[in-house]
Amino acid sequence: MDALVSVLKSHPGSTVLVFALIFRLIHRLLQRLPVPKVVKQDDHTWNVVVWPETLINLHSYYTSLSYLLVCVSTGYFVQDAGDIILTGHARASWEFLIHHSLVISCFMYSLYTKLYVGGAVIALFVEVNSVTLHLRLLLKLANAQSSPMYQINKYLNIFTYITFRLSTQFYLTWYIVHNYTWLDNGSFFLASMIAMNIMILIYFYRLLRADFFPRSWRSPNAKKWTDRLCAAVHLPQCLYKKNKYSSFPPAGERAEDIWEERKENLSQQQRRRLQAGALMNQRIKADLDTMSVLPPVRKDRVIAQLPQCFRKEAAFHTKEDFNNKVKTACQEQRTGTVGFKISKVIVVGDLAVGKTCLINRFCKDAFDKNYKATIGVDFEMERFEVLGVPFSLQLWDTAGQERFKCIASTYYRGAQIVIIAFDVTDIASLDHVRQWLEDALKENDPTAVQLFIVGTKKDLSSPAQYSQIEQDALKLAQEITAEYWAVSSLTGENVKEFFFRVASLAFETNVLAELEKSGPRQIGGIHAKQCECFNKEETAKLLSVRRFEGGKD
Ligand SMILES: Nc1nc2c(ncn2[C@@H]2O[C@H](COP(=O)(O)OP(=O)(O)OP(=O)(O)O)[C@@H](O)[C@H]2O)c(=O)[nH]1
Repeated sequence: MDALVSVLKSHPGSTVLVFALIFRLIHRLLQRLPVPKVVKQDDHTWNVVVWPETLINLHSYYTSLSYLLVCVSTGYFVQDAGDIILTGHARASWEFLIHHSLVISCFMYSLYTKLYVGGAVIALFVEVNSVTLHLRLLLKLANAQSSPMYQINKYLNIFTYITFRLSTQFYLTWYIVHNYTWLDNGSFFLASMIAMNIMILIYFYRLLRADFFPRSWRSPNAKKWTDRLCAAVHLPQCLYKKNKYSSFPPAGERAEDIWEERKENLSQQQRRRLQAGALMNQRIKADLDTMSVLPPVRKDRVIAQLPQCFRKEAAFHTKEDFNNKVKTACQEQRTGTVGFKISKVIVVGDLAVGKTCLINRFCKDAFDKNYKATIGVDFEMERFEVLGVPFSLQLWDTAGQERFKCIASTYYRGAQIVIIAFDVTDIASLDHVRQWLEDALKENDPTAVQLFIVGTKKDLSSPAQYSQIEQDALKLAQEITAEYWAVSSLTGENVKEFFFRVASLAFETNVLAELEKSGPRQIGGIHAKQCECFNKEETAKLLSVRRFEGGKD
């Protein structure tokens, strides 16, 4: 069998041709068979399932084949809804579940009462559009948004959406409204159709926006609105790096907070500006959610092997490769929503330890020897492809200066990964790591956070000096269950390896969490899995220490 498949694989074109010929042959042979009696009696029954009576009399006309078609289709919808629930995707795919429940209830009604079978068959026309919609999704998963195939498919998609989905649904709605007075249970069908119409119109809007009107994350418009937003609230520089526009405020959060705090004192014009800014934030969030504005993954962001830890003594685990379950899930494309998620990473630490330089070295391959304090926060998006699955990190650069800490700490919430940076030439910055950890964990679930301690400016310390501080750092890393790294943003030493390791471990954790969703979840279970180099008792003790330090227990 394997040998046959490998031969077929090497000649895909000829293989398709052979199968096409086989189907053609079967078709010809079937045509030679005598025509069944029932077909001779009624041409429409055999040749045309839907036309013309079914189209005109949706309520009571149907053929045996159309009844069979509705049975088969209902079976499909039941199977698909069951699959969504059993695989633990009910919450993430709630729209599909609502859609499927409406379809199943309407179709079951038809099958039991033998009414509206024609309507059900007509409704199946919308599935023609599912072909192009699915192709679009597959191409997005393959990161082929810029391919000619995606471009062609996006127009085809709109065409089939209008011709088959919208027209069919509107025709059915029109039919029900037009014949409402005499139709059986017309109100039930009308309500179902209205609900589905609203859903497909919203989806159509999202589709148009994603494929035809994408917004650039750093478009001049974003800058314009940021300036306007800041001017409106008299907070011109508080969110941005000195002298430089870097990023739009975090989706929907900051602008709305400011709005709540200050709306009473604003003039009408300022209110309008601020609302526009908040609206923009919401749009960016929506775009981010659908991953429609993110650039394709760069070739040098592809991770096929698990990057190794820096020091075995302080590592989440010392395994040479990704967890087998994760590898299998990726191969079988069972990673659920992981490919669409963005993991939040916060980088904290004393002022001027080199947080900004670290992020800039990785994201822009740049290094600035002039110190510019981060005012508030800044962030970068980095896209990876891990084991063939897209995966994104949102890297938050926070201010180390005390006076900006209150602004920066409002952005700590929701972090999956906390990176605490210290300067390897400054022992005090290592001593402050515990304080930074405590601050970061106040805003997050201590058992769910992955923690890294990073020694920066490695190029500045002599081997003897470095080895002394490394001993202290390793000890601390073990105590707080963190993975330890040392880097130099000036030379680039270990920077890429470090972020690749962060991305890989975050990805692994997300996939494991996705796989475990349906199973019982232990407290700190996912994190404990990451800490297999520590024994169980130690891990439990350390997690409780961390919880205590995070002020949660
Ligand atoms: N030699 C050397 N200098 C570095 C390195 N990383 C950062 N620096 C320098 O350290 C200073 C501070 O760097 P930043 O990255 O701005 O520090 P930061 O932690 O972001 O500072 P805050 O914004 O105050 O939090 C700058 O002058 C950098 O040039 C490094 O790896 N080697």
